[in-house]
Amino acid sequence: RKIHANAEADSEELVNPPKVEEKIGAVPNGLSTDSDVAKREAESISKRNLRANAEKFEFQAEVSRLMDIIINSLYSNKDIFLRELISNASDALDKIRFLSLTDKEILGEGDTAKLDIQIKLDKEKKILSIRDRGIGMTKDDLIKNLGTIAKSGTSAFVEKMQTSGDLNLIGQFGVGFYSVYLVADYVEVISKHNDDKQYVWESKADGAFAISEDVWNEPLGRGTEIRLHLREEAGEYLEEAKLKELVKRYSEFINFPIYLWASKEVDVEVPADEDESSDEEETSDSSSSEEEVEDEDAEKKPKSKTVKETTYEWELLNDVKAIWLRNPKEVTEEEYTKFYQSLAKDFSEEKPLSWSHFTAEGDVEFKAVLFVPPKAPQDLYESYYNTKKSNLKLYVRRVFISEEFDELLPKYLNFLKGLVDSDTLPLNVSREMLQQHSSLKTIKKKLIRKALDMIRKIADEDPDESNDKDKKDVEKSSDDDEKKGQYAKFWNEFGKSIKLGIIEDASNRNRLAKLLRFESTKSGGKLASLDQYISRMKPGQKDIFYITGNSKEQLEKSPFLERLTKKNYEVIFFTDPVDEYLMQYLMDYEDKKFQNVSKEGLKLGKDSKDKDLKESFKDLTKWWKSALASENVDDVKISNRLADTPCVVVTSKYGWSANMERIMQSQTLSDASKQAYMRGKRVLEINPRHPIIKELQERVVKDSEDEGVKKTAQLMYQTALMESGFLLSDPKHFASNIYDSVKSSLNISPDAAVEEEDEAEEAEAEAEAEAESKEASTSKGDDAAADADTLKDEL
Ligand SMILES: Nc1ncnc2c1ncn2[C@@H]1O[C@H](COP(=O)(O)OP(=O)(O)OP(=O)(O)O)[C@@H](O)[C@H]1O
Repeated sequence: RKIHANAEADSEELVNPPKVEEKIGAVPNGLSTDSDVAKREAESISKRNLRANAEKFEFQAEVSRLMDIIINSLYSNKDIFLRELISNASDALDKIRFLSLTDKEILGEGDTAKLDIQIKLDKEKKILSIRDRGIGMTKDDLIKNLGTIAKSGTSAFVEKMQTSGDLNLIGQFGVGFYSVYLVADYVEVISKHNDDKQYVWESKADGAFAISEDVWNEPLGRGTEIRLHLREEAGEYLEEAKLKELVKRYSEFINFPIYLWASKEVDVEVPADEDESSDEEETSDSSSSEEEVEDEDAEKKPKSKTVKETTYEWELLNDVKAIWLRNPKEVTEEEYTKFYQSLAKDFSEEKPLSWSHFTAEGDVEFKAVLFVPPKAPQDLYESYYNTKKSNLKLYVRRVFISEEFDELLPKYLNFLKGLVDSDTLPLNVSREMLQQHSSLKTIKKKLIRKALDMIRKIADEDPDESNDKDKKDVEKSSDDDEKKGQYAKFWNEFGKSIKLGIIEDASNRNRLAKLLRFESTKSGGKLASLDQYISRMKPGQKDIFYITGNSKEQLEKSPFLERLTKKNYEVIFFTDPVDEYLMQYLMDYEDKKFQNVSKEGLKLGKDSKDKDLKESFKDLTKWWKSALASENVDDVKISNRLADTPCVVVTSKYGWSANMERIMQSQTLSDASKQAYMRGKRVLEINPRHPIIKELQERVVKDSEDEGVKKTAQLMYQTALMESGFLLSDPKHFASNIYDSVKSSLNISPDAAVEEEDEAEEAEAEAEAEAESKEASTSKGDDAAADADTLKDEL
């Protein structure tokens, strides 16, 4: 919101304009060498108020809170502001360089066309300034970018800071600029965009900022200069040595030259000062004859002397050779880690889990560096299908093009960070044209391969992962410890992405399936892979068995596992809702089919008794099927998966499992009519060795019309439904069946009725309550009368 100008008129600056000598004295710092700088700067401000004639604005509330947090922060690593400013400057330079690809004019001429970053110090006025010749900001940009439009990261960052977050991560939230208030109490942003005049943004982080057209500073040509009026305690940032060290540290991977306006002591010959010599002459009158001789000598010498003088010049602080152009063998682990940090703006302590630096040759040439971050961002899956952004930066012949290029990697690999620099793509076309370029398909294909190889490498190098028998006396290396447990870590953070990949990327399904991890009946609390599963399969076992459900603990008790576990078959536990979808796409692996053990079609080798059993229970199965006709039960069969449980309900192969039904029912927007359609047909499977089943069979043979048997059969079915993971559609009906059964076990007659309440007594109680409430309302209406009544009662 705009506040009207002049609300806080600044009289101070007019009453007390800065002294002209001061301005000139400040010239060596190089902020400006213009002779009329003093006049222009007279319009400058005092440190206490913003410019009087500026348009004033309030910060958006979240931004204001963020600034409060920063300005009051006790965070000790204040250096990070410089990293954020350099990074912003570099982004701005990238933008103008990109635009210049299709419009050469845009860069301008002379110094304006130089794409660099310049840092200057003014010790006297305690100003640190960082200037770039990037794209600059229009007045509108200044208003929007620096204060009024809160980015989504703002509140996320504020929230994080309140729960003891790390200020170091500020850049990740897209609010890095505000870190300037760690060291400054007043900041000016002077900016010139090609489409607008030069403007100054200024703020003291006190809830408001001001913008004015800049008619007093040196024209920037194009770009932005950030002037930090440093706080008293931030004096160290006026030391050249400190800045050199910081710039070196933070600009290692900045692809534009960074200069510091650095001082240098030089010896210069100057004419000997005449005043000085005449002084000497005056004093020489009273001096000894020896001195007189010396003086005579001096007169013979040329009238000049050598003095130390401080000069200033631009000193280049960084080496702009891009890391990805170097030979991977020459890049150290530490350099990769630092490169990852600057690329991902992730300055946490943790190292990336893995990286891959390679050159692709052939029809399409490119270099790339890919990283697996140590942690997934919190919102990785929140808007999975709506966000386009991939985290790969695209460069074409060293020129940064974009970081929002969705054609580079499929969505499921969006968690990777890195960059691609291609020599094959054309430079002078628009982003849209580039997006259509045929080489992109090849680049994408190669990137996916490399990315999956890199992920596999985490597993291959993790000592926890290897099957002991596969491990052929590999020497334990010193980084074994470092690599230990890394794949489990990867899986915890990004496992869902691999599953989404299996669903979405048919051409890499097998490669992705290799990366899949799960717990199983035999994994002993660790993660297992499909290859491990296959290596443990029983002779003659054809299928890979799995079960889906809510949690491993619940699944371990599932009746569907009874016989499988008894016979020592391994069953995979899939407990993530996405697993249900996953298994609709993952049909087989290494020629083995997947079999959900709660679905039809489970084969555990031939049992010679099967046929006989089927025959001997024919009466019961037939009878039961017709008794359940109204229950959407397709069939009643003899089970091969039960040991101790009398019966279970399995679903047809292609319909939803019980777990999927539950997931779908819990989705707010699910369509009930579709649910009915997708719900699998149910089959009741009975355990022919179970005494209840045997008894039921006998009773049915004796009297198929027996009401008691019918009821018991229904209760059995309902119980089996529940145990098999289904939600009961009519829990009331189930409960009343149970109570009937309880009655019979307690020898209570099935007709025994619930005792009625005494109606006369109830009527009396009601009348009493009514009278009481009337009394209460009269007492409210006439307090005095009520008081009198009470008094009477008491007397
Ligand atoms: N030197 C600059 N030149 C041009 N625009 C800038 C400059 N510095 C900041 N901006 C603009 O201000 C915006 C806000 O900057 P800020 O540092 O808070 O976030 P960001 O740069 O988007 O995110 P991050 O800090 O993660 O890079 C930027 O997006 C950019 O549009």
